[in-house]
Amino acid sequence: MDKTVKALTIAGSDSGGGAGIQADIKTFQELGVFGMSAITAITAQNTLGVQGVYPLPVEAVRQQIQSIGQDMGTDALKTGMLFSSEIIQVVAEQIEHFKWQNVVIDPVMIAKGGAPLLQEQAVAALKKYLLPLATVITPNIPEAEVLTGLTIKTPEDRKEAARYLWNLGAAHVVIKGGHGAEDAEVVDLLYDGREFTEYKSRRINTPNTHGTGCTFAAAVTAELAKGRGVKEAVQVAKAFIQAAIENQIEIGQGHGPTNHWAYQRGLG
Ligand SMILES: Nc1ncnc2c1ncn2[C@@H]1O[C@H](COP(=O)(O)OP(=O)(O)O)[C@@H](O)[C@H]1O
Ligand SMILES: Cc1ncc(COP(=O)(O)OP(=O)(O)O)c(N)n1
Repeated sequence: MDKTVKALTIAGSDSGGGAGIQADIKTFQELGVFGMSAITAITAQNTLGVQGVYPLPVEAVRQQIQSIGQDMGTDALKTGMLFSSEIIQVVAEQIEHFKWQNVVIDPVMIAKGGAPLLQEQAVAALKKYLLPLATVITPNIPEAEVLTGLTIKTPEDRKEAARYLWNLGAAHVVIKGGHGAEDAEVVDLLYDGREFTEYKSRRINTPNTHGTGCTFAAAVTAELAKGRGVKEAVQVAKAFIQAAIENQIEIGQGHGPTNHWAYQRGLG
């Protein structure tokens, strides 16, 4: 059994470096966790949007995951962009085959620029095959609305959505608040089937929020891999993403990436 803590990301590649497996691996590394990846799709992206989406063959996804499982294994894993029902089913099958725990499902559906990263018909597969395997699911508000069919406007709506997703089998649900209407603060809501926990931070007024959800979920994954409980993992992830957004790096002409090294260098 390796002594080095490991985490696996099963997600898409973002050529722009701010989201997807690039954001995940950077986050794992900054949190002292050895990062591994199984790529589901190649995307041509920059800060202005998504210029191309090229899903990999299902067999290529399966083989990448099996290569990890047949040698080093992993202490935690996250899923990001999965694109199709076929890829979702293979990913779920491999997670069950290797009996992996500490599974973070970031239900990536649409890029900030509006490009679809999950086929509409794949939402049902995500709910059926992956959600029941989730230690934590981390939808943003629009993603929670798609997964539940609910309209989420108020704090009570967020609680109802969290309960709905918990009842679908996720052990913990985080409804992220970045798309919320609050001006002064951003509230992420964690539900564990019994109680709600709010994680509040000052809302940073910036266009540079490309990959915030990926980065947040990757930080949760890294902390679970280290053996932290979900509440503590989410607390670290909240601080990590706050530092990453606050300490802006100016890259590109559109929605720039966050600063993945800010947290570790005490810039938070
Ligand atoms: N402008 C912001 N200021 C501070 N935190 C933010 C801001 N936007 C998003 N966040 C935080 O980033 C994380 C991702 O949230 P969100 O943007 O809602 O998800 P996604 O990136 O998947 O759309 C959450 O922890 C959220 O609180
Ligand atoms: C390959 C890939 N995966 C995920 C995303 C989503 O990133 P973004 O558009 O910034 O949205 P959040 O990660 O902030 O929800 C992507 N663009 N590309």
